[in-house]
Amino acid sequence: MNSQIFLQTMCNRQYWVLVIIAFLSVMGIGVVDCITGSQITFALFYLFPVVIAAWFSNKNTAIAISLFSAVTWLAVDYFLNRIYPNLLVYSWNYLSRFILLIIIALLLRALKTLLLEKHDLSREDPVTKSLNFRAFHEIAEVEVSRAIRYGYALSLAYIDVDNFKAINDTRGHDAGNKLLCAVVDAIRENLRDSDIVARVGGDEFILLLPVTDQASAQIVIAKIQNHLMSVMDKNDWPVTFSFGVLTCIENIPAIDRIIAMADHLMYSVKKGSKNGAKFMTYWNQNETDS
Ligand SMILES: Nc1nc2c(ncn2[C@@H]2O[C@H](COP(=O)(O)OP(=O)(O)OP(=O)(O)O)[C@@H](O)[C@H]2O)c(=O)[nH]1
Repeated sequence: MNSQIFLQTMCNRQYWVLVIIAFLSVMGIGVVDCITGSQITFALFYLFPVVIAAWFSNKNTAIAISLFSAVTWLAVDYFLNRIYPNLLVYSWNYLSRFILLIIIALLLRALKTLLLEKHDLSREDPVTKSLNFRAFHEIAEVEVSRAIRYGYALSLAYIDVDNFKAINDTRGHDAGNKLLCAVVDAIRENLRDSDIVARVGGDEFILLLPVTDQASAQIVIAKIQNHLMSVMDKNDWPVTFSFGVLTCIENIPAIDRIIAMADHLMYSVKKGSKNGAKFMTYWNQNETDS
């Protein structure tokens, strides 16, 4: 887990700790500013809690911290005998500082939103809105480590749409895209929340089924096959599906090898009569067909 994800996770879990730290920081900066006297200013340091609040909490908290910082800043002025001639000057000083902090906080939040959107887009298949291969790979690596650590079985299915090209050729690219989206929807309807689906090629998909042995994988895949075929029939799409399903129990290999083996299984279905599923269990360095 990199430091950014760690900090984000910590902040999600401990929102109130973060808010308290931000408020205490503002007070701390105010106290230090008072102690060091009017010649040395710590005013710029108010940016620190504002930036932390803006980045790691929400907009309202960032506004509250900015407001509190501006008040503290003004109180320090007063304490250090930086007396302003009238209320108008006080108001101007207060408002200009508050607005400056708010602008920085809001700009940071906007930057964060943009970065998150960009990050999400880089992990998403633009056509079906499912995960792309890169995102799948990242998550699957973690699931493989978890399966190894806790001794869980894990299944991975490689799916290819049979005769998909004919849909593009006869009904157009948009119809082909609609079919791909329907495939993802149909698969998702039969998965648990912990399962993952990704589009990894033109008409190719991968499913990862954590904590799933071969018997359970066969049940899930049968459900998906039935559902997919009923959706295809309903839309009069003359395609079928080839599945290669690998279950790993012990000595689970790296995710790339699991994917390659499932792809190989799928390919052997393709080379046969298509429209079917081939299952294999990878166990203790032996591979058992079924
Ligand atoms: N509509 C659409 N088509 C795509 C997209 N990406 C790739 N394709 C098309 O998907 C097709 C996939 O080719 P194949 O897998 O060889 O076609 P197929 O007819 O399914 O062949 P088999 O798998 O052997 O049954 C190609 O025609 C690509 O142009 C996409 O994003 N949208």
